[in-house]
Order: sequence, then structure tokens, then C-alpha cells
Amino acid sequence: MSGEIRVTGVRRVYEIGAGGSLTALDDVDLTVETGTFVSVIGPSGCGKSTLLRAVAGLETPDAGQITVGGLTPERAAADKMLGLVPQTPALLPWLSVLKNVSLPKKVNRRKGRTTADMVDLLSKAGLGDVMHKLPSQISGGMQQRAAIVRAFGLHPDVLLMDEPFSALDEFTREALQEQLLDLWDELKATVLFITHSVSEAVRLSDRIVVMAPRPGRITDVIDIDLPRPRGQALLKTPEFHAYEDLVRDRLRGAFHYANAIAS
Ligand SMILES: Nc1ncnc2c1ncn2[C@@H]1O[C@H](COP(=O)(O)OP(=O)(O)OP(=O)(O)O)[C@@H](O)[C@H]1O
Repeated sequence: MSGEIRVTGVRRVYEIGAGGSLTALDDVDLTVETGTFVSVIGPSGCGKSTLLRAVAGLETPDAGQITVGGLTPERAAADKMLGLVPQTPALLPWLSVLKNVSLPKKVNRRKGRTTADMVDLLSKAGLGDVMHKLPSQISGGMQQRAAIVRAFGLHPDVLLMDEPFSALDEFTREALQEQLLDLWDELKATVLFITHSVSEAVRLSDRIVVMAPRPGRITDVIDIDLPRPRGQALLKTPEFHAYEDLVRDRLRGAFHYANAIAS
């Protein structure tokens, strides 16, 4: 139960001026079981970030219920059960990489790791040689890796990731996917991951949730039954491509709909 995310009948409506409203989430039901990796994919505006923010306790649904480990998201966040990795790494520019990733330890001594643990995690993430540098002295890919290590530093039960690799080139992205999977395998957390990339979703996930917009809703849930660990070689197998095709087919419907309402 400790890391289960349960979303039941969630609705979120935004007022958009002149008496208009936009239903960003409509009757969304989703259970992410403890320790599983679930990705959410769908066209722009289908409510992915709204859903993630609601699970993080940063957004209050107008109807329905969300629990994280049986608690309200606000309580789970206060208990440091949640880790959040945003699209941009948001490291503090005046602190070294090591000091940045060690911050949660200082903020929350109860659950945080020791500095030695963080040094070890940074080394595992390939950042051992740059841990004393400032964020501006390392690449964007390294900065994002540091942000992921920082999130794991709190030893969260649940990790919420909003397109963390979207600003990176394809090869860096693939390398980071592998490192994320290694960290996840070692540290165990329930992960809710937003992406626009079909191959990324297939590689990382136990389950992929497909959403469509207006109203933002879940249109499909696809279990990914591929063996782990999912190294580079897996990306070339027919089984992997078959899952990519399946997800693309299911997504196509959501995109047709999105384009129809936009035109
Ligand atoms: N604070 C807000 N006020 C009004 N409308 C909002 C607000 N936040 C989001 N929206 C609208 O709600 C819908 C869902 O937004 P959301 O950011 O969750 O979509 P998304 O699927 O994450 O999109 P993207 O892939 O582009 O990040 C969009 O139409 C967006 O414009």
C-alpha cells in the first residue's frame, strides 16, 4: 500500500474567461500499483500534467479522489513520500552538483540519505567525476541526471516525472532511460512518468496510459509485457517494435480527435 497511487473519478475544470470552462480531466480512474512504472502519453492538452500535479497535491480536483499510499496527496507530500522531477532540472546554480543532490537530506533528515549515499548514487549515475562542479559547468543531460538523483535522494515511495528527458537529444535520452531504470531497480519506487515519446514509454513502463483531450480522459491502458532489464538490445527486437506499433495505433485515435477539435 505504501506507494500505491489511486485516482478515482477525478475531474478538473478550469475557468477560461468570459464564463467559459475547459475540462482538463473528466472522470479519470487510475491505479498505479506499488513499485510499478506507469507512463502517461497523449496529445498536447489532454491533461497529463494536470493529472501529475493533482497526484503531487499541487492541484485540487473538482470531483473525485486521489490517494497516495492511502493518504491525501497533500499529506503524502508533507510526509516526503513524493519526489518530483520537472521538465527542466531546476538545480541551484550556486551549489555544486553534490550539494544540490544532498539538499533533500538537509531539508528532511529523517528520510534523506547520507552524503556518502549521494556520492555513491552520483557515481552510479555517471556523475562521479563532475560532482564538485557547478550546474553551469556540466551538460543539460548531466543536469537532468542530477535532478533525478536528487529526487531519489529523498527515497520517495512515489516518483512523479513530467517529461524529464524532453529537452535532450536522442542518444542522451536513451542513456538516461537506462540509468533511470538502473536507479529504479535498485531503489524501488512507484513511478508515474509523462512522455510524448512512444519508444520511451514502451521501454520504461509496466503499463502505458493513453489520454485524449477535451475533455481530458483516459482512452486506453496497455500492459507492456517485456522482460527486464531493458537494455539497448531490446530496442531492436520485433517484440519491442510490436508494442511501439500497438501504442501508436491507440494514440492515433487520440490525435485524430485532438486535431478534429482544433480545426
Ligand atoms: N491553470 C490553468 N488554467 C486554465 N487552463 C489550464 C490551466 N492549466 C492547464 N490548462 C489547460 O488544461 C488542459 C490540459 O493541460 P495540461 O497541461 O494538463 O495538458 P498536457 O497533456 O500536459 O499538455 P502538454 O503535453 O502540452 O504538456 C490544456 O487545454 C491547458 O491549456
